[in-house]
Amino acid sequence: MNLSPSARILIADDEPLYLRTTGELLRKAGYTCVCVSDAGAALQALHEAPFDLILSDLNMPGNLKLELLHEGRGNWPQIPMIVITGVPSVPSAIESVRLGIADYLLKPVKFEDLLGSVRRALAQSSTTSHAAAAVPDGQRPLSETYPEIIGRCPQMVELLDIVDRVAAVDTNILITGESGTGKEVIARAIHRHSPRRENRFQVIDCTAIPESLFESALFGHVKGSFTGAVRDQVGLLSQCDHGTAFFDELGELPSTSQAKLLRAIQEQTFTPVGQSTPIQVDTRFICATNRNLEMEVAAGRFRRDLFYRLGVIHIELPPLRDRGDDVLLLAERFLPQLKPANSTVSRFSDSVLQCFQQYDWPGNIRELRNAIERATALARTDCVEIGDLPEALRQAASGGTRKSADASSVSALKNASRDEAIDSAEHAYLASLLEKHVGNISQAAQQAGLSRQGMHKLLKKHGIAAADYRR
Ligand SMILES: Nc1ncnc2c1ncn2[C@@H]1O[C@H](COP(=O)(O)OP(=O)(O)OP(=O)(O)O)[C@@H](O)[C@H]1O
Repeated sequence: MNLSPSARILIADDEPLYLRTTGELLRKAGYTCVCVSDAGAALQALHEAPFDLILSDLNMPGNLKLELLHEGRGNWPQIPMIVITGVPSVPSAIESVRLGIADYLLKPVKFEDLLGSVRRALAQSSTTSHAAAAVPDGQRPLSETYPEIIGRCPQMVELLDIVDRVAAVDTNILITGESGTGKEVIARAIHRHSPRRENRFQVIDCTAIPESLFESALFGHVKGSFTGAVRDQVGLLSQCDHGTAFFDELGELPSTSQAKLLRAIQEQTFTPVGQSTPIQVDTRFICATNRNLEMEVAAGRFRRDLFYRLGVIHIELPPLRDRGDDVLLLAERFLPQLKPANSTVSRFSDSVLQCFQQYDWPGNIRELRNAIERATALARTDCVEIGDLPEALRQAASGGTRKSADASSVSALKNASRDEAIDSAEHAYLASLLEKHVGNISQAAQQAGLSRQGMHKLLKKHGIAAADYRR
């Protein structure tokens, strides 16, 4: 199913005015529409070209026995169908439901309701024409092989194909993308489908290891080799021998540590601190960063040789705002997973879905998860409403930009809770610090009286990418 706004919709209805206006409005909403006025023409169109959704009237020529409903569901079960009728009848409603339609609407339909129904049907559909096209006959679709990676937009379908191909090949991989786009999810998926899956997947957060301890943390040390080395310690690389080492936030690694890492990758050999005999390991390296490493190399902040050594395969994750209707698909999947155990909440209002599509999601999928977790905890009915969303999304829904929320003016915050006001002020503070220090995390951390790690954690929480502030 094509979930991007350019999804192809077939509209079958014999009322010319309704047919024309619905087609025009859906086209304005970004969909590609083919309009026909009877069931025969609709079936012919289905034979001739692929569609992602069918909107079908019931009382129209050639549809006396609900032919479009029966043949459409029978021959193209992967295409969801919404029935829209001006003459509802219990038998037709029962038959429609029996045949698994996505929705049953009564005319006159408000356009927002129709649009909401269209979006839901496209988001909920579990198959994708893109994914299906990428699947050789007789094999499972990749979306089933990698159920933890949710995404149907063309970029994600292509990305899954790459993940599937590289998983089995033992090359090093570089994964880039904004914070919260799923770099770790992809790295874990590659490990889980590689011949190394029985061994360890070791996450090494480059921002969490102080520069002075990098060597001992990675390679291990022997007791007494430096002050504080009170016992022998096995290094992180030895712990994932025959497994995968995932270096997160690689772009933050200081240059001395970059040199040590390069040697370990090249030689698959290292010497623990205070020991003379080197240790040989067999480890696959997957590294991730939200920085543009090519730019970091050009600016002299990242070693060119390490970049080339790691980037044999480079996977670039698109930001959530560029993944079309994937945001709706992710939201629908997260809702049952993240709602509180005793909650009856089961859906999002149409305005919430619209807000999800319009918002720019600087914190990407992590921010979406947080927003849904919070909203489902606050929802008063079975439906998540705009008022249940965090301040930044509500601002976006009411036409304000994220920047106006950052400004944290008193008027912008007048409807916010205390926690939200503090959160908003902290966001604005971090943004202004990075602005002042041109994205330099160390300097921003120093001014704020935080460690680099502390600053990284805060930026991650707020979905702020320091790279956006570098000029
Ligand atoms: N395609 C996806 N499908 C489902 N969940 C996803 C997807 N991508 C990311 N997530 C979820 O979003 C959250 C953030 O993902 P992850 O930690 O992998 O992002 P990241 O890019 O590594 O972030 P950072 O750069 O901040 O470390 C996690 O809860 C993860 O499970």
